[in-house]
Amino acid sequence: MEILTGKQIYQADKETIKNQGITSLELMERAGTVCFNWIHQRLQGNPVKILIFCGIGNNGGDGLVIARHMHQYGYNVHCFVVNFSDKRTEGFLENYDKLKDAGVWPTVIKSVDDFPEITAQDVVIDAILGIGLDRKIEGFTVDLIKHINTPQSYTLSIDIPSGLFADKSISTTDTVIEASHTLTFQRPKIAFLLPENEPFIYTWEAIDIGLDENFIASLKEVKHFIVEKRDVQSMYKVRDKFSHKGNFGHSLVIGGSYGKIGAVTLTSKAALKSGSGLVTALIPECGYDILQISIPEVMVEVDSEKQIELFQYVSQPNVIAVGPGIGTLDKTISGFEKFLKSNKLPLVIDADALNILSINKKLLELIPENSILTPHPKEFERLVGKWKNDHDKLNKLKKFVTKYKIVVVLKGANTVIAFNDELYFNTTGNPALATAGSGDVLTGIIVGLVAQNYLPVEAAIFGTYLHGKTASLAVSKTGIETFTASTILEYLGEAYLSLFTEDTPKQAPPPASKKPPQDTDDELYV
Ligand SMILES: NC(=O)C1=CN([C@@H]2O[C@H](COP(=O)(O)OP(=O)(O)OC[C@H]3O[C@@H](n4cnc5c(N)ncnc54)[C@H](O)[C@@H]3O)[C@@H](O)[C@H]2O)[C@@H](O)CC1
Ligand SMILES: [K+]
Repeated sequence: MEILTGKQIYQADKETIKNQGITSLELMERAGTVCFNWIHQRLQGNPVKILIFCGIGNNGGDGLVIARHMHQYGYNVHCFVVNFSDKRTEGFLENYDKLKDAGVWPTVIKSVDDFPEITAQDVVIDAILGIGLDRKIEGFTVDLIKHINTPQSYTLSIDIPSGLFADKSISTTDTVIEASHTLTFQRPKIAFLLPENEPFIYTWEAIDIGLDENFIASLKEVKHFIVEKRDVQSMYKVRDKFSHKGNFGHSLVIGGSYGKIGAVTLTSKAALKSGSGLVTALIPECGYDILQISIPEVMVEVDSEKQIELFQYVSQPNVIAVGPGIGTLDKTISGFEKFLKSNKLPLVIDADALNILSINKKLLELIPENSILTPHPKEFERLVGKWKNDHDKLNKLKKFVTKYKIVVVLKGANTVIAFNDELYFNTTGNPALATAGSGDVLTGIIVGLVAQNYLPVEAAIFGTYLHGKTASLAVSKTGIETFTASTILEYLGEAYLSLFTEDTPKQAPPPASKKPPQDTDDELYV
């Protein structure tokens, strides 16, 4: 699914009005009605007190449409106009009149004295500011946002939490609505995917307001995407009846050191379980028995006694994963440098191999094109330096992958896969994945997919999706704490199978508390 910028959404808005022969007021009516239906479906006439805060722009106009429908359906709705400016839009003004015609006179908020009392049991609908936000919020609106955030009541933001910019970072002094859920129009905004916005975005959902899909599909400059089940489904390679193990590649996993044989064991097992036809592990001698006993299917070659120094192998892989548990001893570093100078095969580089690259950045030039790097944010920072905010981080990421013609899998709650100047955001998974060895398994899944001839960017996207999906599938049975890297491997089969089974539709969180427990699975929520 495309992630659109505010500018692109405004363009789609214009095109829709033109192509569908409707007025912008009709589009606003449609948007507000879709939001109302969403709420009505969940509240089913519940007499809970609902406070709707509407700005004076089109986001406020949407809020007024919602308020009118809620009133007509007998909800206990209280509407407030946040009068932060006298530049009211037509959409706002027309809907303001319509609301009054329907018998509701909103309370106009002009100062802190006009703030209503809000309790934790109330439901708040935030339609103060949308994607039109173009400067710092000032005056009483700052206090109002703090006032709304204080009771921790369930807060539904329309289009975007008020105060959040769609396409740039907020500053530390900015005030933003802490939304429990955000109903965004047609497509997500990149702000929803960034860790820096975690306090404001809990869950979100893109709702269809009938914007022109042909126009959206024709937008050439879209560079950001959310990875969905259908995307990975289309990548999946079906196996032929007459295929044999030789058709599915040979992964070589280089890693391990004394005390860290587990890492390379997990990576090798993951490569095997993601479908690599053959897997060889090149490990220190001290790990020989451990690896052979724990995974009989994997072939083993050995290097020095306690660490990898020589990086020499006789097997004939078509891709190499390097790094898990490898350490950063001097002999390993110099061996890795020599290895990079002679190696021609695509690499999947993780863990301490990344740290070696950050110590000697010239080595980056030796990485074959189309290799995949899988850093966590700290490892990435060591490679590219500090960033000012998440947008700056993503710019650095794009520059880095284009400079070296590689794929980077930047791990985190919404792991980002970067290739060329495009970014793919993964949404499967949950905090259960924050466990020892989880990254080693991801590296193994990805190398196994490259071995099977998935394009590197596809292997990175598909592998990350499957890795996250195991946690989405498992936590209801294992709980978060007992989920370990080995559990990822146990559930990998189910993750593959889930590509071809239907998902049970998810219910939106009930308006009972600010943050009801939920899973961060694909499709609807992140
Ligand atoms: N683009 C679309 O496809 C649609 C957009 N709609 C709604 O329209 C919204 C955008 O509406 P607007 O462009 O009117 O913008 P907003 O309603 O987000 O903001 C209103 C106006 O406030 C002013 N403003 C910006 N930052 C401010 C600040 N910090 N302090 C005070 N004033 C500030 C700006 O002049 C801005 O135009 C969307 O978020 C969405 O809710 C929907 O009505 C229907 C379809
Ligand atoms: K809003």
